[in-house]
Amino acid sequence: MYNIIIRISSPKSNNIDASNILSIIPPPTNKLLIANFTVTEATYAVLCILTKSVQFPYLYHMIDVTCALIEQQGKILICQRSATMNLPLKWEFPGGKIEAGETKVACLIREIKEELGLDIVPGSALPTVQHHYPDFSITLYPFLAVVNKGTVKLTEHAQAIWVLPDALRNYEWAEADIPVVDAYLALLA
Ligand SMILES: Nc1nc2c([nH]c(=O)n2[C@@H]2O[C@H](COP(=O)(O)OP(=O)(O)OP(=O)(O)O)[C@@H](O)[C@H]2O)c(=O)[nH]1
Repeated sequence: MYNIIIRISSPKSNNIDASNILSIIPPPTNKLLIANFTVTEATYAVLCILTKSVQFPYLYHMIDVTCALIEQQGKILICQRSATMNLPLKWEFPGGKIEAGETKVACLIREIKEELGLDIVPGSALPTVQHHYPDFSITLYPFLAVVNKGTVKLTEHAQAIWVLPDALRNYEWAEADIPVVDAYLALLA
């Protein structure tokens, strides 16, 4: 299945025509409304022909990712991506891509176990963030969480550290996480 990004060209327009389909690779500053549809490969091919898209078979990459804000004794666990991962050395909340058929919560539990060896219990959701990096877009679903069992064992990150909420802004975050940090701090205020 392919994610197709459709631009709705004006707030008044109810019509989405072929010229809008695949017509943009949204830059970070794009403020237009973007709708996201999932279609089959055949439908995607037809849309490419209709829109004379030069992108086929390359796709603008949209991923759904969960992340956990794991709280323990007033601190929160943050992770630094390794030098070899994309967004090298940026800080993020641990988590990962949602697999086909997987719920967000199941994804989060699986990813945290795989990445850090922790059994967690996810709690409330924080506001979803959509962010456009130069080469892919992300929908990030953050959840509060607590540790049920285990201690941190790194498998892919450069580091994982427990920090006080006040210190969260001192780190160089993956850009998609900045609104997550803001939302978390607002929640605590
Ligand atoms: N886990 C996680 N990923 C994030 C966050 N913010 C953010 O932009 N991302 C991006 O979302 C993607 C998450 O997928 P991932 O963690 O499974 O990706 P990956 O590239 O490390 O693993 P992969 O080798 O399985 O593709 C990465 O490209 C990561 O840079 C975040 O807070 N947590």
